Amino acid sequence: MDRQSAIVTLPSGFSFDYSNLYGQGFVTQADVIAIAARINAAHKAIEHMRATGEIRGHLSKDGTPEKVLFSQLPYVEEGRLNSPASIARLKEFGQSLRHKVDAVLSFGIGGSYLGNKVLFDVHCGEFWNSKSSEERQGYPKLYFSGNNIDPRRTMELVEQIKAEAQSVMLIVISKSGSTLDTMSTFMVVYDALKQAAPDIVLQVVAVTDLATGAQETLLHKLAGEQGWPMFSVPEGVGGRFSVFSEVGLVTAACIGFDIDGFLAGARAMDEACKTEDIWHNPAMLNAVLKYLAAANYGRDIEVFMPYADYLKSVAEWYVQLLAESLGKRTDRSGREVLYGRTPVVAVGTTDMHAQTQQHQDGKRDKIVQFVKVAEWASDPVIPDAFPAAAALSDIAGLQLSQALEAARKANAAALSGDGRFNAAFVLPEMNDFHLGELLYLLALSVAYEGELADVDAFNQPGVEAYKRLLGPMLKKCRR
Ligand SMILES: O=P(O)(O)OC[C@H]1O[C@H](O)[C@H](O)[C@@H](O)[C@@H]1O
Repeated sequence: MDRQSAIVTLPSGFSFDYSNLYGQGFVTQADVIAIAARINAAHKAIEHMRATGEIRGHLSKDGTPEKVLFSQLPYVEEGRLNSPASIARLKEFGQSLRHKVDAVLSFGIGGSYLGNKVLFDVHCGEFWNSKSSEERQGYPKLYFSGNNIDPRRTMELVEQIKAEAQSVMLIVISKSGSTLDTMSTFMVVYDALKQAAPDIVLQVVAVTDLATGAQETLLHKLAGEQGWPMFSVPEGVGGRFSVFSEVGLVTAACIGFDIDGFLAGARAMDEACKTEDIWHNPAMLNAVLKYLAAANYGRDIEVFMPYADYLKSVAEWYVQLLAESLGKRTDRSGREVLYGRTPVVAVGTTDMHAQTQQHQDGKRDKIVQFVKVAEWASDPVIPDAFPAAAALSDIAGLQLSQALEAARKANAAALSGDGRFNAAFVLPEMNDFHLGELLYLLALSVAYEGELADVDAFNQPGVEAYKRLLGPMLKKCRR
């Protein structure tokens, strides 16, 4: 690592540039030294989590101790949550759809949707569903549903599928197996498409917690009764960490996304984050600097701003990860702390024309976290299409990626020039491996920050408050 320019770079070329987050006017060396003991303890706690799955004070929804096992997922080994056999089964599943299933509809919300959308966007881009089957190499079209209870879109999706598909697969993803948003839209679409038989051949696959007995989920029971094939949301893996499990990988398999490369990226990041040397451990460094930026400088909003359309969904995935993991009323001893950074989705350059005014001149309460893609697979040169228009002629000859990066750099410089905290994750290119690195870094980072702030990063008790009110309200509606 080059301490002068404040960048930590992994062997793959992935880097974290924290030059505008650390040093004069930002988080200082003295700030870091002051919490050295806590950083050390956080590192030990994460080492312990990796080895045993234990996280001090973490309880499941029903109040019993629960393991935290997401850090196993990058390692495909016998006896682990992802085993050679389970990965082979996923790949076979993906192959079995090619040239046979026209469209897959993936139902899910929160952790059962956001990561899947990231994998889809990065691999397929915006126009996958308008491509021919040949262009998709026989893989099906893929639509998402259940991530809202929107009547209009749900019915438009049904009409679209009826118009363009004969062989349809519904994949219902829900860890708890009974989430209102997912199950209500699934039932509407299932019923409507079933009625379209024999024009539509319908298959259903369920992804849920496969516990049995008293813990059996409603979806598991239903899938058993209906004979639907199943994949699992593994025990000890919360929804927001499940993109590395069968939850995310089932979508990956449907579109021919490189599962091995993605997990290899996550693994490379995990290996890099095993060192106790904070300056070489990107997840710990990210957690420490952001924890201190909030605690000592009031920067308790994090604007996550990739410079790439197809990485916008990473920002949306990160919203759930950050908000549910760190937004906590109490610390682990029950003391009220009202902790957490508010996540904000932004995209460069789009939001430079919308949010940047607030980032630059508003309250000094934000960190802007950029994501930069260094090399683009397709990168046109701006042509000199109108030589007589001098202002347009001036930008001719630049590659679009050069214009994009110049805009990002200008934004970063303007912000830091006014003492506004920002940082950048740099992906050498937008591919499955570097995506695995980035998502895993963020997941491990919130685990570290939970330790630093002494909050349980693996529960989400706050979402129960509205759920307690919702049940009776739904009952009332039926009367
Ligand atoms: O996968 P499911 O059980 O359907 O849950 C979907 C989502 O529901 C809730 O809102 C939780 O707060 C989220 O953490 C979860 O990802």
